[in-house]
Amino acid sequence: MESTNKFPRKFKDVSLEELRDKVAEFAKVRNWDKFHSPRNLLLALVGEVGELSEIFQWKGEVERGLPNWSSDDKKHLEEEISDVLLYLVQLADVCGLDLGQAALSKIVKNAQKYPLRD
Ligand SMILES: Nc1ccn([C@H]2C[C@H](O)[C@@H](COP(=O)(O)OP(=O)(O)OP(=O)(O)O)O2)c(=O)n1
Repeated sequence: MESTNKFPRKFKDVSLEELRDKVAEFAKVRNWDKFHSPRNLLLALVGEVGELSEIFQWKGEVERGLPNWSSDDKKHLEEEISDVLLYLVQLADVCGLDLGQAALSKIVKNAQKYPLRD
């Protein structure tokens, strides 16, 4: 599907399933499953959202596409936003949810709640 973002889509698709399987393997081989309860993953997720927020803190409004950001700042943003995604994917997994389908269903529900007006 075409992105509605004005920035050209140049990224390779990565499925939520692939991310889920990779992070599950990452935790399993380290014997970290015992730490990855829903509550712990939620707290880790919130912590990473805080780290993500820190990147924007005190910067004022930021232009879409981040044209004035250094490559180091963009790299940092990529890392923190990925941490958020990876904990979210793990949280959905240990809760037994199908995150992709749930998100698609929620988009449909959102569209019904907020119909287009002319
Ligand atoms: N018990 C853990 C610990 C880490 N990770 C993974 C998920 C995140 O992608 C990343 C988080 O690692 P850190 O806790 O080291 O956090 P940062 O990478 O943000 O490091 P720092 O807080 O030093 O910036 O590692 C995980 O799945 N389970």
